[in-house]
Amino acid sequence: GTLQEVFQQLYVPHFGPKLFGVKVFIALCRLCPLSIPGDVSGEVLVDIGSGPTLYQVLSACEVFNKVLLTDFLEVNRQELRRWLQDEGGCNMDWTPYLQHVCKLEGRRPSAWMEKAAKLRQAIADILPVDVHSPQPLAPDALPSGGADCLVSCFCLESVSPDLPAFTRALGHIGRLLRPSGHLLLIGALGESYYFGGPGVKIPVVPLNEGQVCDSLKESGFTLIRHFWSFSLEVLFKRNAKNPLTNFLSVVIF
Ligand SMILES: C[S@@+](CC[C@H](N)C(=O)[O-])C[C@H]1O[C@@H](n2cnc3c(N)ncnc32)[C@H](O)[C@@H]1O
Repeated sequence: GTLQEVFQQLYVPHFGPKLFGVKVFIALCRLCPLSIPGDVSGEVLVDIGSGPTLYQVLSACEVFNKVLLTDFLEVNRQELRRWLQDEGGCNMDWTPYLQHVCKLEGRRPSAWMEKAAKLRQAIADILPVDVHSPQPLAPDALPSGGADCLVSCFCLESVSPDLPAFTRALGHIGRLLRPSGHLLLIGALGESYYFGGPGVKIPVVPLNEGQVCDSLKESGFTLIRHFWSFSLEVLFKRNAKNPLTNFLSVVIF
């Protein structure tokens, strides 16, 4: 089908059609004053606020040897553990996502099982995290130098009561990164709430582009590449033509 159809097929089971109205931002940043583009690679990648989802690390496991998943809620960590242990009982079926990501990476769709195995091998741990704490992870969770890369999707704005808290949270997660490490931050703009389940309204701090930029700067990050304010449909179409790495394009899913 069209890219749009593929996108809907894959995205709707995860977020529901409501997200199509939401503007998102994607910011690739580096923790240093220089903005020279460089490889997003290394040994350890940490996903901050994974929720119960895996879409955001399906390509990362091809680039990083160790992937750490994190969430504040035990119920979400439990769901991730169920997938990791591969003994059934998961609420989400990641097969279509794995197949789609294989296609994006130029593999045959049937390679999805190898990718699932690779990801299971790469996931080194599933840890509690609190972005409001100056030390979001347990002190011994990371190698002494810090992580090479952080990914965080739709987390900071949805757990921060206001802009100062969002900025502080960015600063806290920045401490988990090694100097010159990368942060791939994905989030919603202008969103004031979302539904976490039927009738469960979760407040979100509504952000604009300028505020995200200022918060990143204040927290020591330099923007390298970004998409601002695209609806997911437009973002998806643009991205299909954009020579960004698979790492970035896949993470959108
Ligand atoms: C909107 S969900 C995003 C989940 C996932 N990254 C995704 O893209 O679907 C926000 C996540 O933040 C987690 N969270 C809540 N409070 C948090 C905190 N203080 N620190 C870190 N994560 C938190 C929630 O449990 C939830 O899984």
